[in-house]
Amino acid sequence: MDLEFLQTVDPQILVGVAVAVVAIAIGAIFLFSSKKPRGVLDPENFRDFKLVKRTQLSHNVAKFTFALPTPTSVLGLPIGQHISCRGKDSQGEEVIKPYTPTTLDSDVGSFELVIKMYPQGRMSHHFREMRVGESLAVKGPKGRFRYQPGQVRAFGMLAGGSGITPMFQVARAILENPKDQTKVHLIYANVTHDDILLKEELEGLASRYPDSFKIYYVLNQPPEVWNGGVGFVSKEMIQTHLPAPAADIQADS
Ligand SMILES: Cc1cc2nc3c(=O)[nH]c(=O)nc-3n(C[C@H](O)[C@H](O)[C@H](O)COP(=O)(O)OP(=O)(O)OC[C@H]3O[C@@H](n4cnc5c(N)ncnc54)[C@H](O)[C@@H]3O)c2cc1C
Repeated sequence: MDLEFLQTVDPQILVGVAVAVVAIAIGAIFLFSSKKPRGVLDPENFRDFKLVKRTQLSHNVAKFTFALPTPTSVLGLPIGQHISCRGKDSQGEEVIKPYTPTTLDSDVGSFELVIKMYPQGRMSHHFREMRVGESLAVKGPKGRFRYQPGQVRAFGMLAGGSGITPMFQVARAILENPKDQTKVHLIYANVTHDDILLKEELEGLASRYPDSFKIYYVLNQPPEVWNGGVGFVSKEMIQTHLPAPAADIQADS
């Protein structure tokens, strides 16, 4: 820069210009850093995501971790929505099924699916055969339900088996948001104790947020020592363990 020219300029103008430049720089940094990262999902086209980890949780349930394109990428799935996964059944025929990741957009760089694999299930076959290093074709987001923080006073959730994943996703988003005071009451039904999916994660949420999250497990074939519900979910269980119907209560199953 021409220093002689600067000497001719009024110092007050120079200070004004410097302040303006700093303000613009701070504004740009703030705008850039507060901008939500764009999700990598495409609602129109399937995109491939590489399986980087597979953890067997029980004889027929596994957790699949898929890498996103970069360590800071986010999936871009609104709370309450799901993805479509494409695979091949045992006959080599294409099959597309919906799944709800158990991770949120606050988990960057990867996403996880907890999958229950049925002996004769078509997409179950695809997941059973999937090995680390292979890719899964995913499209989304899908679904009409969208959760807005503070939308209701309390949620009454009723889930069975693998139907827990959408509930877990919404519950986690509510409970981990310090600005969201919504209470979550969940009845979770399964056949046996071993069938309970995400038990550790659910217990973790219940112990971290004891005032906001209550779970009542129901088992059709309970173990000898069991303090949850027994049999099928009844009207009495719903009346006792879910919030009573009201305008500011949402029920989901
Ligand atoms: C919004 C949403 C989110 C979901 N999220 C998850 C999730 O996160 N995790 C998850 O595990 N699931 C989830 N599901 C369920 C998932 O979409 C599939 O329905 C599930 O994985 C079973 O699909 P499949 O193709 O393997 O089974 P299917 O082929 O549809 O079979 C379903 C059942 O029929 C039985 N069956 C099939 N063929 C035969 C046959 N010839 N003889 C006898 N029995 C047979 C199977 O054993 C199985 O019990 C979700 C569903 C929805 C709607």
